[in-house]
Amino acid sequence: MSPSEALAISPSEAPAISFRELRMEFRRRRSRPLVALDSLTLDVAPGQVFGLLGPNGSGKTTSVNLLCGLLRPTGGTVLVEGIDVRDDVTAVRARLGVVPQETALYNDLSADENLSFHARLYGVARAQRRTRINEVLELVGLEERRGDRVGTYSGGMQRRLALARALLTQPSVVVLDEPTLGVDVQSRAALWERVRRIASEGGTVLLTTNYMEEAQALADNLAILDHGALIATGTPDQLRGRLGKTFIDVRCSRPDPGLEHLAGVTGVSWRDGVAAVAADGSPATTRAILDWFAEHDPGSALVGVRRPDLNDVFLDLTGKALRDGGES
Ligand SMILES: Nc1ncnc2c1ncn2[C@@H]1O[C@H](COP(=O)(O)OP(=O)(O)OP(=O)(O)O)[C@@H](O)[C@H]1O
Repeated sequence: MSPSEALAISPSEAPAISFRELRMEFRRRRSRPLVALDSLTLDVAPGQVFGLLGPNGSGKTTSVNLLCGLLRPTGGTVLVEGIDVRDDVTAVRARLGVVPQETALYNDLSADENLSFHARLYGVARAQRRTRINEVLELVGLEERRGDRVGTYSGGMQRRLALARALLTQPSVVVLDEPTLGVDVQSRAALWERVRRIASEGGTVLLTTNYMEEAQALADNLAILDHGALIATGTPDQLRGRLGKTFIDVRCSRPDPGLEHLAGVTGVSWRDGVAAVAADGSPATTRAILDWFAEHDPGSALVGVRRPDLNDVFLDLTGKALRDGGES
């Protein structure tokens, strides 16, 4: 081992982000405080894309605001690369690049002007500014539109510019709050590609989303939140694997509990007239399930056989779908 290697602090020593027993209560008039986060504990390892997945109001943005020091927790601790946000918010912010839900760009300025302003504000050395701006514009594919007023950009282009702005200061941890909310399919694909690239080059990405496709496509590891509580963590495949290997969707009357006791069946959930039967994936089990429906519910019809997705996981854990699991 060379001396420099011996001295180097391995990035794996401290998690990129640690939430420890994090709690956030918001005071309300004439009612009890609202608990937006309840005892959230999780670690994000460096160099990975970590997804915080949950429905509207589950506490994702609150976590991001606590991470950036925009909110003070009611309890618990947030650490970024081992630094407690409460001890040194400036050092934490120097490590973070944040893309908030509201992009907060200056619409009357061009992309170039927005980035120059941000670079000056965040102390990017004058000699490096032009190079950094060129690099980040290239990274998000906006070089050709760099001189255009941002007000003329599509929603997806504005998100890409907000990402470019977050990357200007070369942060080691990039935080994206619902990066593709309301973004067209093309820009979404472009953003996904950039997120993957950040992680492949050693950066850490914390991404909040309520799109299970996004979490499935991007996240190396996931935390699923519901009503401010952590309800599951793992890789997307681990989480999907908890439900069995296949889902057999059958349009039918509500199945009676006997179905759950068939050999090879690991669970049955019901939604919108379709029973999703989780099973071990063997052809014999699939046949037995179809025979069961033929016998017990002759009017039933097979919709399809598929792998469980994260929506199924959420449904299994909470009894509701991600999409309608929100505050209302
Ligand atoms: N400043 C605040 N004052 C009072 N309540 C708040 C405040 N900020 C958030 N909340 C509440 O805290 C809960 C969590 O909100 P949060 O914005 O973190 O959820 P979210 O998962 O990010 O939702 P979305 O997907 O809609 O952005 C919600 O019930 C929200 O209404």
